[in-house]
Amino acid sequence: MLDLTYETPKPKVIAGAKHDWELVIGMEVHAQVSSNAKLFSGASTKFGAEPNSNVAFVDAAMPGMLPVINEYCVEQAVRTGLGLKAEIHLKSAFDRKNYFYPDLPQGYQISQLYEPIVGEGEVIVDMGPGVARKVRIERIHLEQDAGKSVHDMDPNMSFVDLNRTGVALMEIVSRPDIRGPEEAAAYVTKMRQILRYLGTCDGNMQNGNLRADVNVSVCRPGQYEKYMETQDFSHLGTRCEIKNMNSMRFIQAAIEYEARRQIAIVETGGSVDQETRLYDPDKNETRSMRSKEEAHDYRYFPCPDLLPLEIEQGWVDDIAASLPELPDEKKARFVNDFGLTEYDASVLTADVESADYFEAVAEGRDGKLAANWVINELFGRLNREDHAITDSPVSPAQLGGILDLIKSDTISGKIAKDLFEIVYTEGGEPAEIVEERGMKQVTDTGAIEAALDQIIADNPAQVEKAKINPKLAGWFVGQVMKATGGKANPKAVNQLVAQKLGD
Ligand SMILES: Nc1ncnc2c1ncn2[C@@H]1O[C@H](COP(=O)(O)OP(=O)(O)OP(=O)(O)O)[C@@H](O)[C@H]1O
Ligand SMILES: [Mg+2]
Ligand SMILES: [Mg+2]
Repeated sequence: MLDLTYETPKPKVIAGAKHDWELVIGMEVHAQVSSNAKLFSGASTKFGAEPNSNVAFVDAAMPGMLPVINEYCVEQAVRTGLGLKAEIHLKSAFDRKNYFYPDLPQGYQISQLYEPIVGEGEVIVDMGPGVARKVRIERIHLEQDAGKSVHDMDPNMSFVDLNRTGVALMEIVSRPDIRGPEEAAAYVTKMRQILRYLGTCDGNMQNGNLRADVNVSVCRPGQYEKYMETQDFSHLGTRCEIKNMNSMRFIQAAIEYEARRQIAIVETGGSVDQETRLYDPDKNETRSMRSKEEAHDYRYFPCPDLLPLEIEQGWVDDIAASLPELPDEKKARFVNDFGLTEYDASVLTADVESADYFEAVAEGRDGKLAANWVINELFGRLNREDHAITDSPVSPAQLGGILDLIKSDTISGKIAKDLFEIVYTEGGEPAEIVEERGMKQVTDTGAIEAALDQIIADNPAQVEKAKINPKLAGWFVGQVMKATGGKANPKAVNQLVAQKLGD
């Protein structure tokens, strides 16, 4: 496999009133595990069900109910760890994180603070062709999701929906290696892409299946390098955590706002309080959610209801052997095997479905031509109607058929676009359509010559100009194409024009 080499992007610098400042960002991504049942019960995880219909006794914290670990959720966490090139811990353990909230019937969340199932890994965050940053992953732990409070049904009442209570989440914690708002969004994009390739989280941000807590601090240039050398956090500024972000656009806006807020505080002699904040998209600002005084004391302790989780290396190896090809590898292979630019390869590997479609078209054909058609013609056309690649009315075989007709010089590039539109809207076999509707390219030089002679005869002034300035030959080529309804073979036309004007 070809490893793509890349340059590290520059950190975002914000000019304050007094100094320049750099941003330092660490993310906690909460990814809902794709599984049919919850982490510790057999209740369904299906989204959009009747409120409180997917609730087992243990989810509702009925007395005497005991949690039973869902092996598939563990497998999904291991798969995710392997996909992030992380260390898998054969022994991990569950802890209770205690807090009081109406949507948390147990009064605690079962999580993994001290011994998470997955340790250190990494993610390559792409910032454009040839530019990427390696972001270190600190850990992934498994935990339960909480329920949902519903406040907007009645002005005088609050309701609780426990359907989400106990659904498995993976909390994926990064090191503070992200250096700007765009990088933060690119990090979430890449994480989402990897999870979707792995099939461990559907990445649906609208439904809240993927959300991020964004930790932001600011420091003077040079400080981050000192932190990286020593891993000593005292070189960095104090972080604030912006909770529950589920939009790429808002993540960027919130970081931007938060960094400027912190800079204003430190430049006027104040100090940043480490606190949890919420972003308000209507006002584009972050506001304190919990101050230090109300800081949570979660009173973590090992969950007495669950034995430590022990898994076997052989099982981990089996999961590793079944991992799909991941985005970085696929992209490198597309560049390598099909001769694509890194940009085109990135576009085509954004999701597995697009990559599979492209491969089916490109197999045994000109890869660059296939990429060009899939990206510009097909994606362009699908986007216009907001269709997904999986709903494409043109199958890979049909698009491949069009490309074969171009390659064999049966049709011109211009006619190929008309043909594509016909296949897209009416369906059908490309070669048959070309035959039936007389779309074949005119390669008969006699016919082309006749058309060209006529044009030359009609435009003597233009001929004189073209003899002095050979660039004007293109005008004649265009006229011949027009006269032949776009069906003349451009190669033949170019040759004839050059010949005649050279005379
Ligand atoms: N100075 C800093 N600037 C920016 N990010 C930081 C800084 N220090 C730590 N972080 C990031 O903050 C995050 C801390 O997450 P972690 O889950 O370890 O703890 P937490 O936020 O205190 O706990 P909780 O899970 O209860 O929210 C990590 O992503 C880490 O990289
Ligand atoms: Mg955390
Ligand atoms: Mg946190």
